[in-house]
Amino acid sequence: MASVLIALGGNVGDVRATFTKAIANICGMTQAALVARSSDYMTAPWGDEQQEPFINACIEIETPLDPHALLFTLHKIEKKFGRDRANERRWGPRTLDLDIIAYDDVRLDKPELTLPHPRLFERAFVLVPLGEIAPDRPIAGQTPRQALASLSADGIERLPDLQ
Ligand SMILES: Nc1ncnc2c1ncn2[C@@H]1O[C@H](COP(=O)(O)OP(=O)(O)OP(=O)(O)O)[C@@H](O)[C@H]1O
Ligand SMILES: Nc1nc2c(c(=O)[nH]1)N=C(CO)CN2
Repeated sequence: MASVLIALGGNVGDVRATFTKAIANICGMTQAALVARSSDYMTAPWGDEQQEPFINACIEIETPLDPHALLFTLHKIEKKFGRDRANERRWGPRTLDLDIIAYDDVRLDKPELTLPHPRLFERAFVLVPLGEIAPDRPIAGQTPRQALASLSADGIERLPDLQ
């Protein structure tokens, strides 16, 4: 079993409901156990600022799938929840984005799969939820707690738990 951190994001539709269903699909379709789930956060759009705020969260799972099989399955789940890659712009609006942040201590440097995620340390919208569930896990030589110390968390607001 591998310990995997996954970041969830989206800004189209009822994103929090999508997250709940997507996490159930991730566990079912990757034979995974859910180890931890962060709160949901409302976050100012990063990269392309001309769009609605995002909702972001992170989960930790344990899965027997290898990294490529896991990515393939995550893409299927994104599609199932309305993601339309053919008609979207880079860093633009989307129903669901599922990124693999870290897969055990595996390092990969391929365009289709880079591990750990190459833009993790630029993204407070990932590091803040990650800091809730894995503050002291070393990822490429840095922990989320250390990375957050040098990054502004402005525009990131924790949402109350859904009842
Ligand atoms: N660690 C990773 N997790 C998810 N996708 C990855 C990873 N490394 C590389 N990729 C590749 O990145 C491609 C683009 O992913 P995606 O559409 O989620 O990008 P994006 O959300 O627009 O931007 P970013 O890659 O900066 O998050 C995917 O097709 C995937 O193959
Ligand atoms: N705050 C925030 N900004 C983003 C996000 C996201 O999940 N959260 N995802 C994007 C798509 O790559 C682009 N910008």
